[in-house]
Amino acid sequence: METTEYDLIVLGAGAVGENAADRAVRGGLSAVLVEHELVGGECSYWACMPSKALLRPAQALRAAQAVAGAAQAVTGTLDVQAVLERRNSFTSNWKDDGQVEWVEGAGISLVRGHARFSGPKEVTVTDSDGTTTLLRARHAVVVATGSDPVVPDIDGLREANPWTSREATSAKSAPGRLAIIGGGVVAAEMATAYAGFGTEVTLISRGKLLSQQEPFAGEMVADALRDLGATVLVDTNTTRVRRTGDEVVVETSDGQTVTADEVLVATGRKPRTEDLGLETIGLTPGDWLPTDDTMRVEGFDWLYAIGDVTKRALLTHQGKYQARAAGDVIAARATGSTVSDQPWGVHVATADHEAVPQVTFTDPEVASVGLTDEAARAAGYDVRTVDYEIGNVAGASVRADGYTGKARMVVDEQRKVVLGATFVGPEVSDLLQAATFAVVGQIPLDRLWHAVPAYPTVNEIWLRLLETYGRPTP
Ligand SMILES: Cc1cc2nc3c(=O)[nH]c(=O)nc-3n(C[C@H](O)[C@H](O)[C@H](O)COP(=O)(O)OP(=O)(O)OC[C@H]3O[C@@H](n4cnc5c(N)ncnc54)[C@H](O)[C@@H]3O)c2cc1C
Ligand SMILES: NC(=O)c1ccc[n+]([C@@H]2O[C@H](COP(=O)([O-])OP(=O)(O)OC[C@H]3O[C@@H](n4cnc5c(N)ncnc54)[C@H](O)[C@@H]3O)[C@@H](O)[C@H]2O)c1
Repeated sequence: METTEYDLIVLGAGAVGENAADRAVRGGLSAVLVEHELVGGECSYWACMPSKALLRPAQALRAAQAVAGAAQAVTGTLDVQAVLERRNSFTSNWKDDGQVEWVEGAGISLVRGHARFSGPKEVTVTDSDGTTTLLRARHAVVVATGSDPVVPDIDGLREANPWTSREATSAKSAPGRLAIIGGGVVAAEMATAYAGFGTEVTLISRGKLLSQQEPFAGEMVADALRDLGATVLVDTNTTRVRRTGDEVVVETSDGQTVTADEVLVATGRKPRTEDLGLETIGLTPGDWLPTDDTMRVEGFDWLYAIGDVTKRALLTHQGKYQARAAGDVIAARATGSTVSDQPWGVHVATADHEAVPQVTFTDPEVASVGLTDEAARAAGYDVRTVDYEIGNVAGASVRADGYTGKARMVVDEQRKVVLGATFVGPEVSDLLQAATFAVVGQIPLDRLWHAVPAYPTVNEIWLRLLETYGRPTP
């Protein structure tokens, strides 16, 4: 068995692992990435990129149809095959040559194969023909192995050969009928995408839709899905699933029977730590890997975890943020440089706690950052919340005829700063970074009055929210 030593070993070459290795190399360390599938990970091939590529064409079509004058020019329907082909180009046809080239250019070593710990700072990699390589880390090992979809214990579901997010994002054609179990982000986005293709979609959610968001977000997305022709069942459990030949039959707790060609299960994620040799370093296979804010796994001085596997925030941008902190702090600790681990320091992922931005690319989009009204109250803040109809802003009425949307700002009454903001409406995603600045920067509301939104843009929603809250007194 070949043995090789590096300063840093990173398990998993998803976007998150790649970023940690890159930062460490820039900090003067040697780093190796271990990958058993495609370099680039879930986001590039079966998650963010293909899902957004599936959603964008119908969104663009609906946007044009919502503007009189332009609407007259777009009289056709979506070319689903062209949408799927465009999606293929975003995934590089599920080939990772481009990403491998980037890794090599960044001075990072790559070992292909399945990684398992065989002891502290020691990883054994088994490649597809069974050859093993022993890797030793001089300073640190980072686990960035991501997450897998959960298939819940519903009678007959596993035997029905369900789609997960992988099949939904890589499908070669759109089924005529699609049943979706789940009411989170994947369920809502895929329901929107497939309804746009003309698929007969039935979404079955055991609770409300998008329950981690402000309640109006899920309600507006459910209404919009119904307008697109989908059936949305909320507060409905799935009790039984059966596949007979080409058809799948889904039974619900209220006695309904949904017959479809495929069933997509979108009920959350589990950590990819089952077959990682965690038992050799005193951890339990199958567990999430919680960390401190420098991304060090609790109880270790050499083991770090980043991305989905930590359960901190299952989002690519947040994982990459953790990766920048981890790669830099590993290099700093290895070289004896200054460590900046106070809240909001260079080497910590402070924003994970109360300042995470997210866009759900449904139509309307849901863009949010920070705490919801309910989460802020639960965290003990003295909260005041203000709402405003985005359609009343001049920029929105120019953007689309009959624009409707809703914005909410959650304010900490003690410090008079924004704790959270949510925007629901067509194309609201680009409003989000300003909200993220306000939350992360803890900008006092008095000062936000001086951040004048350009007229007539949808950003004027900020002025309306401030006016609804009330003008400061001298
Ligand atoms: C349908 C869908 C859409 C999404 N859309 C968005 C979005 O729009 N925006 C957003 O921010 N987030 C989105 N997400 C979430 C995002 O995909 C994840 O947060 C992100 O991919 C996590 O990155 P990661 O690097 O932690 O894990 P991954 O991307 O899963 O990378 C982990 C890598 O580790 C490898 N690996 C695992 N175990 C081993 C092992 N033992 N040995 C060797 N290699 C191993 C895997 O093959 C993989 O390449 C979406 C998720 C889904 C399911
Ligand atoms: N645009 C984006 O940023 C984006 C898009 C897709 C996914 N993601 C990320 O990927 C992660 C996974 O998404 P997801 O939608 O799978 O998870 P989720 O946690 O968002 O939603 C899971 C849903 O499944 C339901 N559920 C859980 N167990 C169930 C059971 N046994 N039976 C029936 N329903 C059950 C929950 O009530 C919830 O509605 C999310 O954390 C999300 O952040 C992000």
